[in-house]
Amino acid sequence: MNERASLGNIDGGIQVGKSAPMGGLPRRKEPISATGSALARMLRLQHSLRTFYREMGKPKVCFVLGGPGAGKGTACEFLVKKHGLAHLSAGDLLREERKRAGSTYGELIESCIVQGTIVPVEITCKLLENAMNKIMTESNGEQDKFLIDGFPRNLDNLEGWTKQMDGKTDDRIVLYLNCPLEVCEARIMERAKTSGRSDDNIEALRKRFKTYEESTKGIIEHYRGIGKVREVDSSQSKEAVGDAVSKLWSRTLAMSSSHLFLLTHYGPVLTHRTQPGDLFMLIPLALHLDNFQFSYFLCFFQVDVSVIIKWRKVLTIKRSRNAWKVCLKSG
Ligand SMILES: Nc1ncnc2c1ncn2[C@@H]1O[C@H](COP(=O)(O)OP(=O)(O)OP(=O)(O)O)[C@@H](O)[C@H]1O
Ligand SMILES: Nc1ccn([C@H]2C[C@H](O)[C@@H](COP(=O)(O)O)O2)c(=O)n1
Repeated sequence: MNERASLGNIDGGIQVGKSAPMGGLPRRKEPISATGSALARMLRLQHSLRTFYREMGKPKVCFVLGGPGAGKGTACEFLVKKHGLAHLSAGDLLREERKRAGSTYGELIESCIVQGTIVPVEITCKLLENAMNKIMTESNGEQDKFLIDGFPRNLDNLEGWTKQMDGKTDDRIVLYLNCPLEVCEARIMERAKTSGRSDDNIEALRKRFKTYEESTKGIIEHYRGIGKVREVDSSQSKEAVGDAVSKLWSRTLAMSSSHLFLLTHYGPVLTHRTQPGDLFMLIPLALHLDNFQFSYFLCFFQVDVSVIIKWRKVLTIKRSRNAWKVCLKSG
C-alpha cells in the first residue's frame, strides 16, 4: 500500500495519509462527548476502516520456511483452522501442476521434485500469484492473509518473487520452523508409508536436505538479517508447535501486518505502517506532544482481538478535564 496515498474522505472528512499533520491540526474547542455518539462514531469508523482495508489492502504474506518434514504444512493447517488464514503450499501447487493434463511443465517439475532441486521461479511464482488472486476474487477481497509454505526456497525464488510481485503483496514476516534434520528424517520416513509422494524416500530426502542446507538456509538468514524471522522450535509435539505458532500469529505476525490509527478530536489519522517495535516508539511520542490533546486514542489493528486485549493491559483510557486521555498503566 502506498503509505502516502491520500484516500480522501472515508469517514466524514477524515484525512488518511502518512503525512497527516498530527501536531499541526487546528484544535477543536469542545472535546467529543464521552457518551453514545463517541461509540457510534467508533463503530462507524471501524466499518470504514474495514472497507478501507478491503479496498486498499494488498494480500499480506507470511512465508513459512523450514526443512523438509519440519512441519510447515501441519503448522499452516493449524493456523488456517484457528485464525482463518489462507494457506498456499508451493510444493502442493507444483504437484498439482505436474498432474494437470496438458501442462507444459509437468516433466520439468517431476524431475526437480525427484532430484530435490528447485523449480524455476517463473513457474512457482505464477502458480502462487494465480492461486492468491483466485482466493482474493472468490472472497471478494475479504481473505487477504496468506501463509506461503515452502517459498522462497533459494535465491532464484527470492529474486523472482521480488521482481514478479513487486508492489503487489505486503510481505510481512517469515515463520521459520526450526527442527533438527534427524527428526525431520524420521517424520518423513513415517509419512512415506502413506503419502504416495515420489520424493518421500531416503534417496530423494537426502537431496532435499542438501538443497535445504545449501540454498534455503541462506534465504532464512537473509530474512533474519532484516528482522523478519519469527522462529519456532518445531521438534516439539504438534500441539506445542500449534500453540507456539498461534501465539506468534496473535502477538507478532498479525500486529505487524497492520497500521496504527490515532483517533483524535479531529478524526482518525493513519500515522504509520507499523512494525512490532514501532508502536512502543509511537505511544510515548504521542503522549508527550504538549499541543496535541487526544480525546481518545485507540490502536486499530487488522488483527485478532487478542492483540487488542493485550494492549488493554498496558494502556488505559481515562476521562480527565472533560477529555479522554490514554495513559500507560503503571506496574
Ligand atoms: N510437531 C510434530 N510432531 C510430530 N510429527 C509431526 C509434527 N509436525 C508434523 N508432523 C508430521 O511430520 C510429517 C511432516 O509434516 P509436514 O508435512 O507438516 O512437514 P513439511 O515441513 O510441510 O514437509 P515437506 O516440506 O516435506 O512438505 C507429517 O506426517 C506430519 O504429520
Ligand atoms: N519453492 C519451491 C517449493 C517446492 N519445490 C519443489 C521441490 C520440493 O522438493 C518439492 C516439494 O516441496 P514441499 O512439499 O516439500 O514443500 O517441490 C520447488 O521447486 N520450489
